[in-house]
Amino acid sequence: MQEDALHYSKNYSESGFVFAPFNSEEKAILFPVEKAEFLQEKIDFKIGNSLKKTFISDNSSKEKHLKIVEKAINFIKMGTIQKVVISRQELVSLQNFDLVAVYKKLLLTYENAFVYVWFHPKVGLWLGATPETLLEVEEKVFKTMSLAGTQVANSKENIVWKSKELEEQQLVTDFIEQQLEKIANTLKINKTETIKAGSLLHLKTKVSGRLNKKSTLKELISALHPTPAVCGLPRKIAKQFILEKENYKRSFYTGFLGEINFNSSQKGKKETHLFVNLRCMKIDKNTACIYVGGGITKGSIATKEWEETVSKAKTMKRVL
Ligand SMILES: C=C(O[C@@H]1C=C(C(=O)O)C=C[C@H]1O)C(=O)O
Repeated sequence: MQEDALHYSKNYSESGFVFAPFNSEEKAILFPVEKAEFLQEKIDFKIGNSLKKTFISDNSSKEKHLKIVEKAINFIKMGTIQKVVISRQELVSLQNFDLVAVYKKLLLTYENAFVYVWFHPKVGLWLGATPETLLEVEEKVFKTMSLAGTQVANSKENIVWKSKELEEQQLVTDFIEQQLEKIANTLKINKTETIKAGSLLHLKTKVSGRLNKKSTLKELISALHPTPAVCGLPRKIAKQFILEKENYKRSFYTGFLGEINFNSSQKGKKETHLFVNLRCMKIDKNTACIYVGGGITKGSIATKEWEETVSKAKTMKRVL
């Protein structure tokens, strides 16, 4: 785009690229297709070694995270909610930040992810490599996924998932099924599989179907976002807990981004490709702010949840 005006999507009926925050009460930014310029370039993956970084260590962040996770576990044990995703931010101080080098490393590290750089002068610079699709739509046919449960990919041998992770992911699948049943004519839930994202493994279940005639993209998005993969269950109470108790504002982390209502020239059909904004960071002058979180259920142990966020942050820091 050649201008710095901020545009917002009104009801996801426009054509363009959206960048939506976690809090769906807030507006989603839109790069309208008519203002966009499309460039295609071949990437040379040679990377210079110019980057120096310092991690800003802050011991209080561990204590803060453990405290809120404990609070969440107690809240769940009271029976009010089943799951809530608790997250935090981690700061990394950068010298000689080389955006192109970091982007290339993201592409190389996350082969199966949607890797992006997003910038608006009034909002800032974001980049990430997300393994999670929120939605793929072609006319009325849609695909989504339930993605949750995390373990470090240590070996290629038999991967064993504990009941905590299996149940946590099943909650997400059940939620997606219930939400989509209301607006879909057909719905197919695939078998759950293990996928790799950087050095982490997750449980993933693909879901697909056909939207009924009168339902819109906006209804489909509202039915899904935010899923319990990034928010919790029941959605409203979990969201309230996150907005009130997390020690910072998520802004675009755990929101979503991607193309909406794009006219693909080959097929002549309207397409939408949206991804959940995970494994992402915001770059502010010489600091990278990395965002990481994990699902808390009744089976959670606070220190393990902390370690999960450390592992997730590690995979992001590796590219800096
Ligand atoms: C919230 C994040 O990830 C989500 C939470 C996961 C979990 O709790 O195991 C796994 C994948 C994502 O659905 C994150 O990466 O920050």
